[in-house]
Amino acid sequence: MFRSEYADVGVVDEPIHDVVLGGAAARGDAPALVDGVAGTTLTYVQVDQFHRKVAAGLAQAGVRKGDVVALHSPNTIAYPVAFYGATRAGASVTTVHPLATPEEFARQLKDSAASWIVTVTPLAAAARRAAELAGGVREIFVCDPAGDSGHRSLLDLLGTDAPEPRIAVDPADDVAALPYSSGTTGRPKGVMLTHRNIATNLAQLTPMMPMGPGDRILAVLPFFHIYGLTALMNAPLRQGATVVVLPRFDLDTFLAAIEEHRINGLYVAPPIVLALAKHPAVEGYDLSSLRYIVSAAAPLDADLARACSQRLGLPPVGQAYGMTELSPGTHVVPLAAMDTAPPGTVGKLIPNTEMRLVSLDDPAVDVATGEPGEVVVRGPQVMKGYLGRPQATAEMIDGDGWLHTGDVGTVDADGWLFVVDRVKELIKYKGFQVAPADLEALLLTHDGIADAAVIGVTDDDGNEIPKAFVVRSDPALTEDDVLSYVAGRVAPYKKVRRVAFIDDVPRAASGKILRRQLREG
Ligand SMILES: CC(C)(COP(=O)(O)OP(=O)(O)OC[C@H]1O[C@@H](n2cnc3c(N)ncnc32)[C@H](O)[C@@H]1OP(=O)(O)O)[C@@H](O)C(=O)NCCC(=O)NCCSC(=O)/C=C/c1ccc(O)cc1
Repeated sequence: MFRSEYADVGVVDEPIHDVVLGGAAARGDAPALVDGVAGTTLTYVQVDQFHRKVAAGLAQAGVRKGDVVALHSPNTIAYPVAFYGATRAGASVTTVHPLATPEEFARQLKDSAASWIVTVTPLAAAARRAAELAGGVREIFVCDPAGDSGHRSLLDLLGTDAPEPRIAVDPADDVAALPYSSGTTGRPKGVMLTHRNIATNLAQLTPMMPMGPGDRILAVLPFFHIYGLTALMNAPLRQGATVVVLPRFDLDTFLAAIEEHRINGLYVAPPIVLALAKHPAVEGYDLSSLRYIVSAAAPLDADLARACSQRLGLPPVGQAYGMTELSPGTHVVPLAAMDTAPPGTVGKLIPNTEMRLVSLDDPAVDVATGEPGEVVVRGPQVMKGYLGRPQATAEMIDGDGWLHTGDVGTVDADGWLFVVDRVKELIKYKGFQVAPADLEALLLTHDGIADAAVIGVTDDDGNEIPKAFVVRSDPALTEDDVLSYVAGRVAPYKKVRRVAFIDDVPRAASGKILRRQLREG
């Protein structure tokens, strides 16, 4: 068993809005959030006041403790105001991909029993359609100016004279965030992250990756995933840094924002490291403000990481490891050790965290030193469970509280973890989860498809992409037919990008798809 070598930090039993914004009023006019394109700024005192008004307005609208608010928006400077306003009103926030189709969104609304939606006007029609399909949504708000959308804006709530709600939060039990993840197997499930889970993980990560007033962080990864929510929203706002917000990744806009806003810390996923390492556009910008780059969400090739840091004259790109179910972090390369950490490592165990590497054949048996084993972890950041799915929860978190990650790792003599393989079926497209079970279910709705299986394969850029193995019932079915059928029905990151036609999907007697056979093909 491995234990963190760092001193324990206490378990944080406070609501997330107090943990992050408790010091905000005292930071006064210091910039908290800056729109990276328009330049609009929210100061710390504004974020403090605005989220309290939003909480009051939501409470007046009828939001009660335990309600679920679906937050459906790209990154904007209003996103944190909506998030903390909702949690202060006692709600749990389920974060939704802004490009989810109405059907995907409706599934999440229904599963999470969400009764409120906060969206943006360009996405309001999709939100309305999702609400119609799901039922049970009491009101849709937008967080930009309402225009003629027909919805109330959170901006309207800023004028409320309703009292700020005083909700008794039980941080150990009450769910603050409910992001969706497929975990190691099956379709997306609601991950119940309590106030304690998220707040304690922040406290665990802070000593390893300190930031503070004067630091300028670029939020290009989405706030709707736990990586962005923690690294780009909660952590910097809690420590008084400035978050420069971009709604999506466009290389030139991203590079221009680094130059213009003198960004010093970047938290990215591997496709952005690739662009920084290889794209000619990088030469056109002054990136000299950058001090460090952290990458997480998907495996980062060690050579690519080196090419990126050498080109920019920075310390090696430091990786972090975790998953939605872990609030999200268990391992990071500490900022102070970026120069000395071995290439390819995802980091060391953060405080209060334990790990075992167990045999793939028998999870009760720990592997020998230096041998690869499934990474299992235990700590205060382990989720409360999957919403409404005790069995899926029990399959992932055993009776002793160990969470089985589905990743395979090795540890070197100094305690650095290397992730070397994956036993879970999950596909990661650019750091976004694609659940094979989701795509298989969709493919089977096509009249010309008798059976299907989906696995991840690697493209020329090193990205993992979904490939479908399809058994045709209609011999005229083409690859393009399959690609466009799926593309028309899923969010863009979930598209099937390759197709092979086969005679039979290999299955075990239990009916389980033998994915390894397809991979070894
Ligand atoms: C910025 C990325 C890296 C690249 O962006 P992109 O190249 O524009 O592609 P997208 O992935 O956004 O979009 C997919 C497709 O949708 C398209 N798209 C895009 N926006 C549009 C549009 N508005 N209209 C229409 N089409 C569009 C886009 O063009 C693209 O099409 P294609 O060219 O076919 O791939 C993006 O993929 C991204 O944000 N990835 C990261 C996802 C992420 O945050 N994952 C975290 C999961 S949680 C986790 O792992 C935690 C780890 C962790 C561990 C420990 C810690 O301490 C901290 C963290």
